[in-house]
Amino acid sequence: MSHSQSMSFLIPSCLYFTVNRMDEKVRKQKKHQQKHSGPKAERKKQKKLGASEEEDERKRNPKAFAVQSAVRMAKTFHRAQDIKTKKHHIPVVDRTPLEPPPVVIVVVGPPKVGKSTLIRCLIKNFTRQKLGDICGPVTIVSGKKRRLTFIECTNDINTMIDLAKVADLVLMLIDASFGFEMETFEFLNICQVHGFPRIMGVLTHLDSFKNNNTLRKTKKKLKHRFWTEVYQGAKLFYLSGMVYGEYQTQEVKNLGRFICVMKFRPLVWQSSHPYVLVDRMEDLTDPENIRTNPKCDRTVSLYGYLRGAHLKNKSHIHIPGIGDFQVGSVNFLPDPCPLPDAQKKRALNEKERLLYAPMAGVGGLVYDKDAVYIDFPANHVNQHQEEVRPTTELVQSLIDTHATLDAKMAVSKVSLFSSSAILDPTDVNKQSREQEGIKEKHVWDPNIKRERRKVVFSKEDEEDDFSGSCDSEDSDQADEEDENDDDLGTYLRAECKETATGDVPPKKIQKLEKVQREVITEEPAFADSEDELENSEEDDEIWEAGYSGHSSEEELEKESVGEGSTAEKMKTQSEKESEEKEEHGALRWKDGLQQKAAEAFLRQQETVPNLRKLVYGSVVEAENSEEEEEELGGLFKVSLPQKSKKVQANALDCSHFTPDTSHNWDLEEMLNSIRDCFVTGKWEKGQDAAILLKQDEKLYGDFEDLETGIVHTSQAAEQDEAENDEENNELKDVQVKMDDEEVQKNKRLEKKRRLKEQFDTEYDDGDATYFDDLKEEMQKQAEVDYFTICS
Ligand SMILES: Nc1nc2c(ncn2[C@@H]2O[C@H](COP(=O)(O)OP(=O)(O)OP(=O)(O)O)[C@@H](O)[C@H]2O)c(=O)[nH]1
Repeated sequence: MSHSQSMSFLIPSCLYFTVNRMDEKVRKQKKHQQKHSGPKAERKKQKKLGASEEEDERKRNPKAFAVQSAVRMAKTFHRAQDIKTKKHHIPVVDRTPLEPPPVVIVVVGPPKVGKSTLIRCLIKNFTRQKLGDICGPVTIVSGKKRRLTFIECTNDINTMIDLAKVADLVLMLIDASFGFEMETFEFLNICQVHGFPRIMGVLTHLDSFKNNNTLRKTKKKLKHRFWTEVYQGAKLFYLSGMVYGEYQTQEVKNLGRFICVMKFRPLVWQSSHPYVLVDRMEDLTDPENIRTNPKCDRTVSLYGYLRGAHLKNKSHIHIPGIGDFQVGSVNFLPDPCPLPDAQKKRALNEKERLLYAPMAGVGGLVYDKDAVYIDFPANHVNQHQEEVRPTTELVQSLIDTHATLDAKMAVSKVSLFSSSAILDPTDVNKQSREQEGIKEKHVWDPNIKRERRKVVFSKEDEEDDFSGSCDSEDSDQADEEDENDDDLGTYLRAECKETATGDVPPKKIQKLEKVQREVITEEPAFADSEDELENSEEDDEIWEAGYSGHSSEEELEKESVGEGSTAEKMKTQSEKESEEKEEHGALRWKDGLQQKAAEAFLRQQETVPNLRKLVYGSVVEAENSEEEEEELGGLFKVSLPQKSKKVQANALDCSHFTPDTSHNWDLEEMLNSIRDCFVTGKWEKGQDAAILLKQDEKLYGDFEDLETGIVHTSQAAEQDEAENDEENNELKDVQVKMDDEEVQKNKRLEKKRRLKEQFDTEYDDGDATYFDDLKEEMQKQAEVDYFTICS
């Protein structure tokens, strides 16, 4: 009481305020006089009556609301329809229980991109706890109704395949300083098999950009590429840098918030299969059995949340990487990471921010049905046991072998002929990817001492990107690096430099040799566009300058040869060239360049769609009876399709319609012949066209124009009528006709009205009828199901 009193003394202004308010209440201000006439009053009246303002404006100024441009109108309409239809989707039955299992978030990305760092930061953001090692799935409570399970996807194709099946959300990490790597695309391809989960891109290493302009451009470039690969408008997050080994708190918070409120669409594969993401595993086999027989059958208990459908007892399951097994028994366990009890508070309190990561050794104590496990950190146990190494050299070498035979086979390369290119297993994959417009480029990263598989997109994109990065005048070193990455020629040069300095590991030199060999053996295939051709020429020049030490004098010589027209000159020049080739063995690839180019062109002609065939309908192939078939060693036949098929180029162009000019349609003969086809002429016995036509007229000659209401009668009927009418009273007839017309008109109107009604019910109201019907049906089914389960 005393406290409140002192308050009133301390703040007299408050008292003043109350007094003023009192005054206001006493002296009521005079109101504005309301208008009862004039345009304003009328407008208000109309508003009260309910006439919409929009309609009114449309009436007042019809020109402003008229269609200005039909094209723009059509565009706007199409756009609106597109947006509308995009929202439509076939409703899927959501079978998630009332308390859903944690959302599986898979963090994917190439090595050292920051996957573990991101998971650690997100866990810290949600639970305020620090997790050292990210090992296995980590489950956390992120909100009142949502739990999240984070799992890191290692850079292994099997892990990617397994996780793509169970992922609800994929956080796709991309090293922005390097660009897209093959791992990202591999994962995206895998995802397509079982249905695309939600995918969110996260750009890391953005702090390595010194220039804001380059940063902005790179972000834009990566975003658009990401959109192309995933879908237009796919979410992309930017992690702009690190503070004390962690991403910036606000950015992580935003990302976490986004994950918390995200809606997931149930995938068909996931909702039709029961699956468990195992987060804990115990081997229950008797240790004695294992000691006596290390290969004995084991009893293992696996723990995890069941997702998808129901799992039956004794059902068969598949454990990825191990095989198919039968379940011994399935038990319900208390939730190790339960959702908080329903409370009115919005935020979670500290106790509710649970973290469950048994594989990462969180918690220390683990309670089981029949046991309690105490987790000791590794440094608690003194390992006195020293490794006893076998003394035999053979056994030691066997132990030291780290790579398996499969891995070694994968690295091995094969060359069929001495002069042919070396094949390695990745070539097959590469070819298929190259067809998709994605190429792989191995780049040695000296910072992390690792070879990275950079994705190089189709030429057009690259050129765009390249020109884009060139635009900035104030580009810094990072910018230059980017450009270098993009340009293959510069890349080769850069590699050359690196070899000179000897900064590259021996494997790199091998690769360089491979590139050289490829350049030597590769036939100069005709490029699709001129630009490509130019580029390949440029590359050749670069190659010449870089490797064979091709001087400018030689180039000059080449030019002079081009000018000289005599055959002798050519001959001597070719001799010279051959000498040079002997000197520089590497120049052998120039041998018969024109011939090779012609061959490559013909070869390519066969692969690309035959334009001639498209234009002329069919390609006439000259039969070459004297087909020469070269034989290699009496076993193989060299098939040279360009030799056997000679395409006749002077065929008739069927894409044009050439009117038949051989007939003169104005001649009476021609007209009669046409008439014979339809009106006159005797086609068959007893089928005179003229008689048939008359019969037709009698049968179908009468018709009624619904629009105008005029009844057309057949000529024959009309003639008959005319004969009869002459005898009858004309006036009477007219009267009857008028009455008839009236009746007909009414009938027509009624018919029209009914048709319009039918149309309206079908189209006007039924904007999303099918969609709504489906939804309604599913809702009903869900209710019925729920009722049956409850009862
Ligand atoms: N400068 C910078 N460094 C980063 C960024 N993100 C991650 N790093 C660093 O990159 C290194 C690798 O980070 P990790 O989180 O271990 O990467 P990872 O993808 O889990 O690596 P692996 O599990 O080995 O594949 C760490 O030293 C991080 O500090 C970033 O945005 N900027």
